[in-house]
Amino acid sequence: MPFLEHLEDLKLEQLALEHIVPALLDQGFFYTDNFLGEIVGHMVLAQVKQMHCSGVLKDGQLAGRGSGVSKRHIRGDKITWVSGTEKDTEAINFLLKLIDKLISLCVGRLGKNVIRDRSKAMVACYPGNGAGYVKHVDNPNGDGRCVTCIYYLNKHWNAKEHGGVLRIFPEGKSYVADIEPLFDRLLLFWSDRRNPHEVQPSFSTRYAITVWYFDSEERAEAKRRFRDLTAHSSQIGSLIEDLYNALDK
Ligand SMILES: Cn1c(O)c(C(=O)NCC(=O)O)c(=O)c2ccccc21
Ligand SMILES: [Mn+2]
Repeated sequence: MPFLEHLEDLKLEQLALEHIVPALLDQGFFYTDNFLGEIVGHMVLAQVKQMHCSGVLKDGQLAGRGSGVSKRHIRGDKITWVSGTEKDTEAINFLLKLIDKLISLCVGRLGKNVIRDRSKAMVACYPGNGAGYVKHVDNPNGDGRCVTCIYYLNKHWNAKEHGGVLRIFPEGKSYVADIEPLFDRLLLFWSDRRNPHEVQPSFSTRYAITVWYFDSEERAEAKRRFRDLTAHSSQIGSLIEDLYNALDK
């Protein structure tokens, strides 16, 4: 293996074992800066901007503003999902592969969690009109998501002026964690109720790429529950149909 690649792998292993694992086990979240470096970071940013300009990002949630009848709806986040194999997403794919490698170096050391696969990547943009994302838990009910991983892409971000801070409220802790969505910053945190979080109102365009890593056991269980639910609801559907038919007689 070429020397530089070997060096990269050593750095990644060090980041995983000496920083990410201890921080996740102790605080429940961890972020690092300069993850890809200026050049590759810019390539990812360029591809995300390209997606934004070409209208690929679809309106996410409606961010209601004000109350009562004059409920003026400001457009909230815009998102799209990429697997990284689409046209003009090579740099995003490189990022995803690197994060996959980083997570695979942590596996076996994250307690009982066995992580084998992940979601597609969610590319998100807050338009900078004051929209944010209300306080929530990513995975409150055991849908299988174990670790949330967010890569931020915002150059010269100044929270005082632009807002857009991610505030995590670590469960059972007396402090909150305010994380600025800075360019080339990678953040990881447990997706479950340990980490309620909010995106504060953003006053400049705010880009991020998120992937969720699944705990294979919890994911399999969640799929089983979903299959039962859909089977059950189809039974209810046919029962209602029988009732209607009986009433029609
Ligand atoms: C756009 N956006 C999000 O930004 C966050 C989120 O927690 N973001 C944290 C952040 O960007 O710092 C989400 O968790 C989320 C979940 C479903 C759909 C869209 C979503
Ligand atoms: Mn979230």
